[in-house]
Amino acid sequence: MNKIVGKEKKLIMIFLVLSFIASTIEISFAPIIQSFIDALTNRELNMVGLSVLLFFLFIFFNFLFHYLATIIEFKLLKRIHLISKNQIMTNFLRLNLSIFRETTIGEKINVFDYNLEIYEQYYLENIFLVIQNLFVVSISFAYLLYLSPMISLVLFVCALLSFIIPSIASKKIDSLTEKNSKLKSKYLDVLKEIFGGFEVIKSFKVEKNFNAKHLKALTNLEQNNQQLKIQNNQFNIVIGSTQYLILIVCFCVSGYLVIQGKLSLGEMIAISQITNMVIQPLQLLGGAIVEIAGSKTIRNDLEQYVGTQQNHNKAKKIISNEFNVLELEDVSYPVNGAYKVLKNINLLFEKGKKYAIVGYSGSGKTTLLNIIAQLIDDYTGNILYNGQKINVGQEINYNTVFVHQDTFIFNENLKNNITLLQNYADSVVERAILFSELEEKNNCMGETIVNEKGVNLSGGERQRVAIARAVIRDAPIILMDEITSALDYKTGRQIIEKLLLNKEKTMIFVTHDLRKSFLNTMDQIICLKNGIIVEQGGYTELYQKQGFFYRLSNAS
Ligand SMILES: Nc1ncnc2c1ncn2[C@@H]1O[C@H](COP(=O)(O)OP(=O)(O)OP(=O)(O)O)[C@@H](O)[C@H]1O
Repeated sequence: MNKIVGKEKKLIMIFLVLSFIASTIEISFAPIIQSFIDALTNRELNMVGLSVLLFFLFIFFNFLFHYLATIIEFKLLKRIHLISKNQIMTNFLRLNLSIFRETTIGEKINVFDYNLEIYEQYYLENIFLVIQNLFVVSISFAYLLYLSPMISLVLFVCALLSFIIPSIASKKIDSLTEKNSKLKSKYLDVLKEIFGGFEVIKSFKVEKNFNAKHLKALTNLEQNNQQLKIQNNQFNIVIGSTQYLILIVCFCVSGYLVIQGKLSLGEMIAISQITNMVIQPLQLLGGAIVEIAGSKTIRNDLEQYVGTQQNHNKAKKIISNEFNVLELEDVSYPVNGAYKVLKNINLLFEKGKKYAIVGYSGSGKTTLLNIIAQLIDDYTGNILYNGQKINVGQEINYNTVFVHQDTFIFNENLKNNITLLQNYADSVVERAILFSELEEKNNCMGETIVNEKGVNLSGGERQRVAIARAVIRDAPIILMDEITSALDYKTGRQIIEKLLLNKEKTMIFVTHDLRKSFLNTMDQIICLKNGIIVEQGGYTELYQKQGFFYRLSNAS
């Protein structure tokens, strides 16, 4: 975040200059009052007139420079807000699947919502406030030192109080804001769960249970929120009370000096005016320091999203679409320490060939596709594309398309759901629509946004959208995870037949469809059991072997 703020040097400089001028003008009110009262006391009418003119000039310039400083402050806040959110989203989109899945959706949304809000409100806005008020306090002190060194010393000692209290308070505020962020993430997760699982909740008539879950999450959040507000308020009241102490002490000392004849009445009023000018900023500074220090954990957390992850996840370059062979050498996927979802996988995928990966549920088929698609890269072993080693974390990708088991539909029209907001010629989109047998649906939906206003797609239609997404893209390797599970037999068969007509593309199907008519068209069947390749070969060869594949086929 600091880097983002640092890039705005020009605006920050303008803000500093404007703030300095605005503060100097603010302080000038005291000497004008002093000259006005002294002129009245000495009956110098010319000076009285000049002081009145200075009052009006003060009002005008005070307004002008504070206004300009505020405009620049808002401009800076807007830019930092835009750049940081954009940077965080860029970094999220660069994450691989494993890291992305380490946090919940609620936690991720909360980074943009509560955490950035705290960063801006507790940190950035307070930094501006500190800058402006430090100017006012320092200039006031300098002027006070000129008027009365003794009072400025008294004021300085008292002012230290305003800095001691925040340092005690900030730890408590920090832990409360951090807890608030966690509770807000949990609350967002519950909201996401309820809205995402609405159909399930309604079908099983468990509205009351989820209402209770929502209320519990909300109550926890609100309780902590209230505690945070009370704590903040308490510290502000304490800081406010110390300001009265400062005022009283300064009044007593300056009154004593007037009695002693060491100060004129005009000087005493100017001093009390300056003291007032110091007290208010000191109070604001105290509150600001509590909030700045109280947002430390959240700021460190944000830094992770803006900075560190960015370095780990640089934008990847896609290497040439010229494809001959993809090799997996001794690939394993360890999760939870010793447990491996995939164990020592050695495979060779050649240009234009068709492969089927089969096995019982949970045997690691989808994980294998995820690794081939480079969606997860925390595996061990090697992947070689045309003989070139694709190291984990390397900044290159090869081109694949992946038709997932579950199809996510975006809030866009049908065509945009296929193109995924990329530019394609109309004819290319039409071809993909025809291929996936969606023309009728497309004709009746037109520009309608798919997911809104209750216009939903059936499971089979979603699956066909996913197929259209794959065929529209020019990738040499197509990965397909159970692509016909939601389609009727005839449609599924037609689509598979059309896919297999393409002799250029390498296709890898994960499938539970063990029918001979389909598997016989595959160049190779790969059998996975508990993350291990137990058999591989052509249909007839494997069937006649009467091993794992034979038992799997006959069990289905
Ligand atoms: N990151 C992970 N952490 C822990 N377990 C994981 C992780 N990824 C996958 N698994 C587990 O690995 C196993 C294999 O999952 P995978 O989705 O690859 O199976 P599958 O063969 O595709 O199953 P299905 O046919 O039911 O879709 C599952 O038990 C899954 O819970």
